[in-house]
Amino acid sequence: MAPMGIRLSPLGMAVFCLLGLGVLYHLYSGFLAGRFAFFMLSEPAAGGPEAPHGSAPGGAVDLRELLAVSVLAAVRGGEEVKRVREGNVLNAKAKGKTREGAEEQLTTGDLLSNRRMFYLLKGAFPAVQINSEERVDTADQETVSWDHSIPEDIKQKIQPKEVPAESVTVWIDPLDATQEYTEDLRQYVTTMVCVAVNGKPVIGVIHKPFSSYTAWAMVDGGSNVKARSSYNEKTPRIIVSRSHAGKVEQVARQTFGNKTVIIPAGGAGYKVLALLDVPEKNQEEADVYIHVTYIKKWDICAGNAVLRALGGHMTTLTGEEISYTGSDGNEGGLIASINMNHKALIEKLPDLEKTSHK
Ligand SMILES: Nc1ncnc2c1ncn2[C@@H]1O[C@H](COP(=O)(O)O)[C@@H](OP(=O)(O)O)[C@H]1O
Ligand SMILES: [Mg+2]
Repeated sequence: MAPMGIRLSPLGMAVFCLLGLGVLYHLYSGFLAGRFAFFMLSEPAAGGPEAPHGSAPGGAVDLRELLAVSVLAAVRGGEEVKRVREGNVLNAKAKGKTREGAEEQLTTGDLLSNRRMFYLLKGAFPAVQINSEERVDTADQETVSWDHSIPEDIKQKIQPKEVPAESVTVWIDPLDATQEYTEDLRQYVTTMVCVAVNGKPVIGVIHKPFSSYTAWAMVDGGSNVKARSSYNEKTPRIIVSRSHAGKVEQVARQTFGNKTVIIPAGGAGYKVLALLDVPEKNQEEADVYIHVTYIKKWDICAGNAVLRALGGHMTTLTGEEISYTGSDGNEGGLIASINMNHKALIEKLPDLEKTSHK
């Protein structure tokens, strides 16, 4: 008998207790799961257990893991690019025109590489924003999983570093220099992945599928590529677009004189590699890269990150940093250099209103 004459039935007590436990479980399970996930994601790495891959929604991502997956994606996408070219099944068609009226080509190589790169990155980092040059057909998904391994050179050079998932934007170029790919100028072709954090390019991967060379770099982290030991600042060799040149030759000559050597080449990735110390026989060398027409962020983000990681610069022609969030276009042209006085280069450029794409 309970006090005050209230009789408690044992069955009622049991039901009441079970209900109470249910409410408590509901309240705490989400909270505990959240704490557990955060604890796992922020596990320190040096010497300790490896943090799990990927990201919890609104959680953290490890940039070292993102670098490892970016390298893998560029390589795996590159396999498709190479396979399609070697099988001669490009199926090239025009996907539109640039503002200047140049035809933009699309091939099976672009599409298959894009599918592979996108799903690999999306599978490993579902919470991260991924912007890719080609449209992803959701009816044609591919399951490409990451085995969680981090290559030895990345492990040795890069420390884990966590950032909030929502601060990250990944840019994929599944086939840079598509025009040259259709002309079978294989040396210009690259696949690229870039990771921007709060709009700043932080990780860059540029992969050459036909020679299996990969350059990667992380700002404030490390790289597997370096700058050359010297550059010609007085009469620099200028590397420019061969298929979207606009008035770039005029700009280069006006800036550096008529004797300046101008190297027309395909691919934004290739042109950034031309500024670096790259052990490739089919790679030309240049001192400055200039582009004056409109260009998309997936074309330039990886190169921008690599240059920034190595102490170089890629800016608009008026010297502004390019932000890799939001819209996918860059309006202000670009100038890229390393181990040079970048500001002095910009000051030398002629009035852009008269010579640029406008
Ligand atoms: N005016 C423009 N409009 C749109 N894309 C441009 C462009 N100029 C260059 N690009 C793109 O930038 C990349 C490098 O160009 P280029 O080889 O002329 O230097 C190419 O990317 P894709 O091959 O990935 O399409 C090219 O299509
Ligand atoms: Mg491109």
